[in-house]
Parts: sequence; C-alpha cells; structure tokens
Amino acid sequence: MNLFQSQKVVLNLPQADLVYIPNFYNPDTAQQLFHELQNNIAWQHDTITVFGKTYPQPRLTALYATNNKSYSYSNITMHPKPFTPTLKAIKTAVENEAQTNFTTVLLNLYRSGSDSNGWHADNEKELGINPVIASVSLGAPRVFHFKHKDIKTEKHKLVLESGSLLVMSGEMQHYWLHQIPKTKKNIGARINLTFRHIL
Ligand SMILES: O=C(O)CCC(=O)C(=O)O
Ligand SMILES: [Fe+2]
Repeated sequence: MNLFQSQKVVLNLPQADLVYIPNFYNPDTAQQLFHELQNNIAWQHDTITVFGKTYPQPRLTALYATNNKSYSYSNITMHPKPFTPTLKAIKTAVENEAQTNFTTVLLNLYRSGSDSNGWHADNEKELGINPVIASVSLGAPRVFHFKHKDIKTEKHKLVLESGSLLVMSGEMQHYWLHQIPKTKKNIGARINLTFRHIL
C-alpha cells in the first residue's frame, strides 16, 4: 500500500472540523462499489420546491436506514429502505474510521457534470446539534466547495476523488455551507454516500 496516498488531511478551519482521506477505498474496490450501487440502488428522481416553484432535482437520490425514520429537506420527505449487505459493509467501515454510529445513508447519483447539489448545510433538526456527517465518493472526481456564512474570506474547495472519505463535524453545519457545482467538463457519473445519525 502506498502510505502517502492513504494519508489523512485534517483541515484547520474556524468553526468546522473537516478530515479528508483520499484512499479510504483503493481504486479497484471503489470502481466495484460504484458499479454495484449504480445498478442495485433504488434511485429516485424527486421534484423540489424552491420559493414556490418546482424543479426536477439535478441528481438522483436514495435513502436507506436501520430504522424507519424519514428525512426531510427542501420540501422533500424521503422514506428509507432497509440497509443492503453492501451498504452495511460500507457503513461499518465508515463508522470505524469516524468513531461514531450512523442510522441512515443518503445517496446521490450525479449522472454527469450537469448534475449538482446547491449551497446548503446539513442542519435539519433531526440530525441534532453538531452532527457528524461522513461522505464517501465513488466514480468521477467532483469539486466540493465550502464557505463560511459570515467570514467572507473563508471560501475553499477540495476535489473529492473516487474511494475518498470526507468527515464533517464540529460546528460545520451551523457556520458553513457546502455545494457540488455543475461542471462543463465531459465527465462520467459519480455516486456519493452521506452517512448520518437521525435522532
Ligand atoms: O455529493 C457530495 O459530495 C455532497 C452531498 C451533500 O452535500 C448532501 O447530500 O448533503
Ligand atoms: Fe450536504
């Protein structure tokens, strides 16, 4: 194993704890997981309502959980399916690394560079105060933007590579916003899994 590649990057930011592990999965495993999830997850295409207007969401999503608690954001309420063996294996690996337990995974499928995820914080009340959110990326690398809500100079980006794990914790969801912008680059699909604890 290449030790350098599997090194953790700890980002020191005001009011946020961010850890990035580029090689959480090796490239072969990441590709295998990507294909398995692309083919076997119950992907849905929801409509969101923003300021009274409805739009198709610019990506596909799915929700799986160990309980039956639904998750609501942007006027969408998602009802979970039970964890599959593959999702459970990923959850256990992520829990060991993040040293916390998760109940739920929200999956995003960005079909191409025109799919995206707009500026938001994962601050729904069912996540509790200072949630730990662990995010696995598979497939095409995408840029992750994050910016502080009040400190205008705190604006950063990070390329989330296939097989990587990003752990957001501390006060990040209160003080920061994040997004996956569209890109004009001709890139393939990406799957993201965000593990959460729903109270
Ligand atoms: O796709 C990503 O890396 C981010 C996903 C995200 O922020 C979310 O689902 O809340
Ligand atoms: Fe998010």
